Amino acid sequence: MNELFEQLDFTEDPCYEKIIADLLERQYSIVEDFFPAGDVIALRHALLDKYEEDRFKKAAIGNRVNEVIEKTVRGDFILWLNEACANTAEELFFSKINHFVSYLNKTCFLGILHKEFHYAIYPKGTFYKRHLDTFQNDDRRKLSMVFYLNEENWQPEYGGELVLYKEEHGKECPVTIYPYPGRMVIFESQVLEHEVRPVERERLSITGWLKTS
Ligand SMILES: O=C(O)CCC(=O)C(=O)O
Ligand SMILES: [Fe+2]
Repeated sequence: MNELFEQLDFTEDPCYEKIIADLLERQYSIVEDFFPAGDVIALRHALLDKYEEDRFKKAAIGNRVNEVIEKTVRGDFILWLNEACANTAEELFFSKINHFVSYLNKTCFLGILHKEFHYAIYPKGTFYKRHLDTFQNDDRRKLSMVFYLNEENWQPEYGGELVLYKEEHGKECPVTIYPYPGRMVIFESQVLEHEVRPVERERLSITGWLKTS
């Protein structure tokens, strides 16, 4: 009986359905305005306030038990989000993410149990060389998500493109994605190598992972 009620409760979400179809077909999806413009601005301010309070640290490579700071690989600064002490903007962020994760778990049997997100700032001149979002000693990351928090007037000449290295019929086909505000990119962590091209302006984002354990 409970199961029946759950099914009746379920309403199909066209945006989430599009993401799922894209992931199945090409391992990535791009959504403009995953969050309303006002939420993007609030998250940008939250990020900048925390950056000014000096709470960010130089990003490392490897996971938390096995991390090395390597400027020739990545030059961004990060701060992990903490759902337990989220501000208003971050609460909105997590409530949407939780809704999305429960939708994925209901419809795709992905078994996402954990998530982790960090703010990121790439200062002028920095980049993140081509990599895969899984570590040698940890393959729990299933889906990578990036939310861009840049100003409205972000221009292509500012650089900072995310390049996804897709493979089609044994041939490499790079996909170039500009970090326009409100844009969300989601891709399969264990499949798609990617890089962040050098930036000419400070580049702001939230990056995170949906994990199976
Ligand atoms: O900011 C982006 O576009 C991607 C960042 C990234 O690849 C990472 O943090 O692992
Ligand atoms: Fe990455």
